[in-house]
Amino acid sequence: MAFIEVKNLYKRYDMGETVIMANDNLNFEIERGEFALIIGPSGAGKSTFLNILGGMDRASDGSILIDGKDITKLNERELTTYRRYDMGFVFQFYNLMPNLTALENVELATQIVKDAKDPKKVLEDVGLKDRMDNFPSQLSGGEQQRVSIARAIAKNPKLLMCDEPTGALDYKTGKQILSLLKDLSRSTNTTVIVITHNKAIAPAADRVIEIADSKIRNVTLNKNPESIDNIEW
Ligand SMILES: Nc1ncnc2c1ncn2[C@@H]1O[C@H](COP(=O)(O)OP(=O)(O)OP(=O)(O)O)[C@@H](O)[C@H]1O
Repeated sequence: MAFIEVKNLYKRYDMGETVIMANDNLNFEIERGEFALIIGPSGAGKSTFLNILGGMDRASDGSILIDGKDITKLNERELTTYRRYDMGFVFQFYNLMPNLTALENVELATQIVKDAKDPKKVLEDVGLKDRMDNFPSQLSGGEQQRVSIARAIAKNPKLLMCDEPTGALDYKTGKQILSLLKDLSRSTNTTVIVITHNKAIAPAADRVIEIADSKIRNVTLNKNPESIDNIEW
């Protein structure tokens, strides 16, 4: 059994007269520790899927097994626990607390879980050893994204979900952040899922899931993924 199994997953938005089918019978798997991409154009249904996988929204039909547990069957309380302990989130716009330092932002996240990692060690791991006491406004975009990755990873999540994590960053910084995410998946065996428009990154991933018009168009496995450093776009 794969670590993540998406089976016959549907999400419909009932808009009165019309129904919008945002996820239309998705079926795919992701193995533990993979660096996986979900790629597709705007409106394809990527965020809809991520919201369901992340426990922020509910499927209309179908199931998502994570480590054998069907998260579509969880009640509200169980979903809160799932979001808190099992999930790490990284978004395009970092969402850091502006009045807390980098270290305090990470510490805050670790306070709500049981088996958290040492916030200082995690900040060191993402290359911010010397910036822990800075506030977000004193950090570059790339550094702020590193803090948000540290904050997500410090919770020791089963799964790290990243929605357009390089969307607000320049080319070089975006590459560094993607390399960091891929390295983390390797060094911690955390499953990392990145949602992106950027098809050029595909050769660097272990698995590429292409979505278009609410459906899965293609799933590709790369046995020997490229280093992100070797990819140009
Ligand atoms: N809460 C909602 N109510 C109604 N329709 C929605 C809702 N959320 C998303 N949709 C619709 O579902 C479809 C898929 O949207 P979604 O945001 O998942 O796409 P996406 O691939 O993430 O796009 P983008 O890359 O632009 O974020 C779109 O047609 C969108 O308008």
